[in-house]
Amino acid sequence: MANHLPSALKNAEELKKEFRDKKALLFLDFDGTLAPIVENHEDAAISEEMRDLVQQLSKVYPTAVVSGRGMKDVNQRVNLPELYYAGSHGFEISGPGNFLKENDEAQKVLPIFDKIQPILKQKLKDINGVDFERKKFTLAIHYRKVDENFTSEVHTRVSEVLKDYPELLKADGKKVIEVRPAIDWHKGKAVEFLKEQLGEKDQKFSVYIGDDVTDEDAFKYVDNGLGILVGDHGNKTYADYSLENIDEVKEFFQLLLKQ
Ligand SMILES: O=P(O)(O)OC[C@H]1O[C@H](O[C@H]2O[C@H](CO)[C@@H](O)[C@H](O)[C@H]2O)[C@H](O)[C@@H](O)[C@@H]1O
Repeated sequence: MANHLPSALKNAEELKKEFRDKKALLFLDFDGTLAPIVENHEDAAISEEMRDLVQQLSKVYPTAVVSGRGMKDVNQRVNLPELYYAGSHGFEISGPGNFLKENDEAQKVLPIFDKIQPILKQKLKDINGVDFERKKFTLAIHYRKVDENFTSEVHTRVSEVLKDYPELLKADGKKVIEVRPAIDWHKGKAVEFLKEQLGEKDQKFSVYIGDDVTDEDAFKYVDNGLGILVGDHGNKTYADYSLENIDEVKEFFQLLLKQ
């Protein structure tokens, strides 16, 4: 069990009562929470069963998907137009009725992403298996397919390039380096922002479910709510409960929906 946290499954009845009494808002990460981790980032997919569960849940609890993926990308993969989506780790947010909110400060950094992408590609070109994924406000450098002996070299070379670009910072994820604007904004702040869009005035209790270190920003930052960690990312966690894997996420959703 992840970090010895109590199991959300074993406590599902009490949690369901709390969620209903407090009219919870639901925030869901995508990769590793709704969709299994796979070797190629382009191949990640949510199952029909999971999509259906999320749709049913969203009718009970206002729901947003909060992802490191680009907003359009995660929106298309989940394919539930009635939900809100925060993409690029919260730097871009969309919702029903053409709602769109992009981080103004991060817009200014976009030309720097265009500049560093070819520099990083050149710097890493002799390491087999490195894969770039450009999101609007972040750049992922995937190394899941890189030989383990070379992964620290990938980190070193990216850090060397970023030394000259104080507008950007390097963050870690699951076998991925995320180059992000060096701006005080993250999934936790995106959730606080989304609370205003999703809920009514008195509806602030948030449940955040995620699996990765970047989800810690939401577990740590969000006031009035609770976090559920899926699996174990190996670092300190600020979550309150855990689920072992995506199958348990599904089971937990089924229990939440049971009358
Ligand atoms: O915040 P999330 O929705 O969890 O997104 C985090 C990153 O997920 C994706 O990368 C991860 O999943 C891939 C597919 O399973 C896997 O191949 C990769 O190793 C993982 O890091 C996505 O590609 C990134 O853009 C997201 O930031």
